[in-house]
Amino acid sequence: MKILVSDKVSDEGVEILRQAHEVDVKHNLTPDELIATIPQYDALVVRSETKATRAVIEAAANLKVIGRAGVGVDNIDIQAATEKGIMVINAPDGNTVAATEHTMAMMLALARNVPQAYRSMKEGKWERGKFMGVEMRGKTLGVIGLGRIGTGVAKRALAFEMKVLAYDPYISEEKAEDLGIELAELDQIYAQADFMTLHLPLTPETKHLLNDGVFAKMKKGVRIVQCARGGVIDEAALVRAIEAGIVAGAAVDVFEKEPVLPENPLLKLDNVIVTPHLGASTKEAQLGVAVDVAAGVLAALNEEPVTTAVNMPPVPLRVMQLIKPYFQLVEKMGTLAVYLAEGRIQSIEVEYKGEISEVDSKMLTIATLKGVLNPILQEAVNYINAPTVAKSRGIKVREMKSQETEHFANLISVRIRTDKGDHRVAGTLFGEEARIVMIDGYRVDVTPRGLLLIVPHNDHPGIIGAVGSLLGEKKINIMSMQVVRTEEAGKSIMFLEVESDICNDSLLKIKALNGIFGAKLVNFDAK
Ligand SMILES: NC(=O)c1ccc[n+]([C@@H]2O[C@H](COP(=O)([O-])OP(=O)(O)OC[C@H]3O[C@@H](n4cnc5c(N)ncnc54)[C@H](O)[C@@H]3O)[C@@H](O)[C@H]2O)c1
Ligand SMILES: O=C(O)CC[C@@H](O)C(=O)O
Repeated sequence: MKILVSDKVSDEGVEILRQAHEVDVKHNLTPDELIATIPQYDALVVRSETKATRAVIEAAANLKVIGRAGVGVDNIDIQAATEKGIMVINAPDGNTVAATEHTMAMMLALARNVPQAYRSMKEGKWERGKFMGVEMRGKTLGVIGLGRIGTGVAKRALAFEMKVLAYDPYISEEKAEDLGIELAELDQIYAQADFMTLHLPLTPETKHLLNDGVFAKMKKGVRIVQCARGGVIDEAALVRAIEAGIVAGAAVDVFEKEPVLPENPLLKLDNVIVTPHLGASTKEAQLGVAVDVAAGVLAALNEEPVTTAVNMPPVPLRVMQLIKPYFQLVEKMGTLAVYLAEGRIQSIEVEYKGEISEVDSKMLTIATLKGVLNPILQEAVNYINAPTVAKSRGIKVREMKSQETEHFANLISVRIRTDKGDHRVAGTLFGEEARIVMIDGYRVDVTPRGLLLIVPHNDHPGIIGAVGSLLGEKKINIMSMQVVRTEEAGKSIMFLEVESDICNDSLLKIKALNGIFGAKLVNFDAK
């Protein structure tokens, strides 16, 4: 497969990708060049410079994954990617320390006028009186967004003997208590903070969070550090708040428009110190995010679930480790169920019994949908678009759980209901190996791989032989066979694992044999 790396990503990450696939590194493509080149690629790896817009994504005929070497994914149109079934992954952990330390560097530099004093000395001056600073000790720091970086900054601020107030609507009181800080409402932070630092993503909700109205509520003389995302602060309003003397200074690493144009008014203010989006720019961070994103892209291209996918339900690593061995099983059960079904699909129920019922199984249900929908649709259905595709076709999806099981420690069953009836397939793992153990109420032991021929028939001598002979004539090898008696008197069903494909003509001949009610060939490996 072909991968395009369109921003500067550490060589180590590129090398990991190269060991498995063909990789082109092309920096500084214009939007039109990117649109023209993207159709040939299966994966795109970016940092923050490349804009993966809807136009780029719509032109990307073969793209399966976009990897972001870093945290923020605001340069990628996630909605467009999701609609197209393209997985978007990021590398959220690798640059946390770098961004945290940069925030501290900016806060200290802001408090002590380090950049201004540096510039003055480089100009040959000795202006000791001009650069009087303030201490951080004893001051109140408002942290807005208490995720990875916000937490890192809060911990370090405590070491500087600051009082830390944090606002994050998605964080528990316990977490704040464990850190030794206080959760507060935004207005309390605006009223009390001497320093304020932002560590939240840019979303429609957070755009221009700091605006004219909010600056008006702030404690006079506040100093603001912005190492999160351009756009969370209304830059024009920040300029006005500085000019009005509300904000004593700002340290800004990220901007509404990057690269920053020389005429940006923030650059003209002496009490605004700036860096060109350097938060993640350490050797360690760039190595970390490049290696992480490369691993994620390779997993995505192998159709394996990825913990850092941002357009799939978030699955913690611990849960992922528990459910990972079941992905193949549920997908193949979904495929078998849809082969068995006739008529319009109305609903799909996935039931988890035993220990597996205790973990978050959303992703397994999505994998089941993928298995059901892929054999029947032209479009490729994957972990990203499976729920949307099911919804758009009016298929209801239900998950059920129970801790009790009879014969197996874990049992997952998939029931597919159509307007012509319903079918149920159940499976489990024998060690790490997926096994289907029940089909429509009949106990079987089927390894879901390759081709499975299912033939319901009259329980009379000679029928199994007739099927065997017909397959033999067509040089189709039978690898294993199971015959199960159905509840209906005198009826049985045979399951044959066959080595090669059976053409329609031969299937019709099997169906036409005396005493046979049907013949279905399930291809577990299709698509
Ligand atoms: N300057 C840089 O180079 C650089 C480097 C890394 C990360 N970043 C940016 O820093 C920010 C934080 O990164 P992170 O890794 O800590 O992310 P994170 O996801 O760990 O934390 C973000 C936090 O923001 C909180 N949040 C979301 N909406 C909020 C709202 N409306 N109000 C308050 N809190 C809200 C979330 O609950 C979460 O705890 C991101 O915007 C990221 O893109 C910048
Ligand atoms: O790629 C970069 O240097 C910026 C990364 C940073 O802003 C992020 O969101 O991870």
